[in-house]
Amino acid sequence: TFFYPNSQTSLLEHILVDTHGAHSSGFANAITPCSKYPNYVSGNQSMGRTTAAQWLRVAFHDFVTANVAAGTGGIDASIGFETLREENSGTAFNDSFSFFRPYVNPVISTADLVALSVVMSVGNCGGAQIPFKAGRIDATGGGAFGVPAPDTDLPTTLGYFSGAGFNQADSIGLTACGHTLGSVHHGGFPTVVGPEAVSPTNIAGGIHLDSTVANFDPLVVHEYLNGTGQAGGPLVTSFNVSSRSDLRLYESDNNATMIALGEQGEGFQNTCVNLLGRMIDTVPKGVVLSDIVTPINVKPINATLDFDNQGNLIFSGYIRVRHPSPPSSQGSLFLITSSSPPIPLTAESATGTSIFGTTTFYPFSTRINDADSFTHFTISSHAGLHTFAVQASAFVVPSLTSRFSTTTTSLNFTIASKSSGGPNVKVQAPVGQQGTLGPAIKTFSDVDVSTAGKKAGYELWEGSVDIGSLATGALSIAVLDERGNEIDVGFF
Ligand code: HEM
Repeated sequence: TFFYPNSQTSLLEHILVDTHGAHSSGFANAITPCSKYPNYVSGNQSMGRTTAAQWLRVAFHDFVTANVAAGTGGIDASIGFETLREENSGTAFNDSFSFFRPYVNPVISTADLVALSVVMSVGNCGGAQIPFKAGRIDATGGGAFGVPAPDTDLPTTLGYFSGAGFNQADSIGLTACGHTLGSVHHGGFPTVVGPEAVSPTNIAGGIHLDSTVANFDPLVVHEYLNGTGQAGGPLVTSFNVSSRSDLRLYESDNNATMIALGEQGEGFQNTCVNLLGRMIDTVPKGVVLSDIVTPINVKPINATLDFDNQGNLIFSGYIRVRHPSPPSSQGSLFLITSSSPPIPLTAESATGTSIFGTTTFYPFSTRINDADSFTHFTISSHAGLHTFAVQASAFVVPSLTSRFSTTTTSLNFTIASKSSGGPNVKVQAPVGQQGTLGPAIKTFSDVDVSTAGKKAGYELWEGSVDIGSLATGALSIAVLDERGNEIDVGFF
């Protein structure tokens, strides 16, 4: 399968952009509507919890134990190993990781999903778009302690933030940005919220942090300053004075930062983009983040070589076209390869929708007569020509590759290769691990292959890998060149 610009960016862009309608990834279902709390291990909608808010809090707890001077911690999914700690009270961590789990694969780390979930809960719930970069690496164990709790004193709280690179004003701003979504719950925080908050439709006893619990907006700041609505929420108003951590933090500079945030009006959104962006991009030393993952306008999806029943080489997939606003007509699209005259493509009637606009999907399938001259293909649309390079010297054959699970998961695969000698095959799989719901990635290098005949000028090679446990998400299989670079990769 050919990915543009690469498999990691392409698959994460899919989660970010294909949120609703045709070909959606399903990731945004958990936060649609933004007040939603889907059926999790920890209950359902009547719990009084909200997933969008949980995602934001999970990322904060993962981040705030960073020591930026030492280059340790930050967004690395270590929070998954730390859920039994007093400072990580609540169901948010395991709820979120069990939802993220099937999306994790060899190119999508749990830590990238922790970051992306912030971008999506903010961007899809009324906030502005936080730039998302990929490439976070998952920790293999728990990290440092140091998450502020409602009864943590002010110097200690500011010390935790400062270790993570946030000064006093940043810390106040980040907390106000976080506390515009969600609630404080009696279940988990009985010393902040009393039992009177519990009801049949609010089983966990959540009291909202502002009057628009599912809206990422500046209201928390205004309600705090004016004493209206939720008046800043339970961490300001708690019956228990020692639990008023937001009040202590907001007052620590005589409310100067909160007043300034209030005066920003809708500018609050940009402040939060900056602060939350810094939060999710705080990563351990050595982690290199990608360029910003932006919505792609003309995107090949599942662009794959395969053989048909007659042994012909077939190139198929979809072209996704994004329209920032709904298009008046679908427009015509042509696929151009060296094997045939331009082929007109017809859009599927079902479209996708997201905060980035409308997406239209054009399926294609065409025979490639001469693999050696198949070095690129071009999509012609009203917006011009888009050319995509391909590498057809070797590929994973989808129709001859499949996974199956009994007590363990196996992948039976076939590789087609133009070069003599067996291909260099690497299989990777996400598997469960002790101590966290975040999967680990298991790698099998130099996998054994044996010859399996010829098709359309390619040598076929087959093999099988038993990963030794159940895969939690997609496996990847890559064909590598002599230098270890990927020629082709498939996900199964
Ligand atoms: C002094 C710093 C902070 C303290 C002491 C604190 C404490 C808390 C507590 C006790 C809760 C209730 C959790 C529950 O009942 O499930 C909560 C909720 C929340 N916090 Fe914070 N927090 C702080 C800063 C932040 C920051 C910086 C963010 C994000 C940038 C954030 C995001 C959230 C969110 C979104 C919720 C709602 C969670 C939900 O509804 O499930 N918090 N916080």
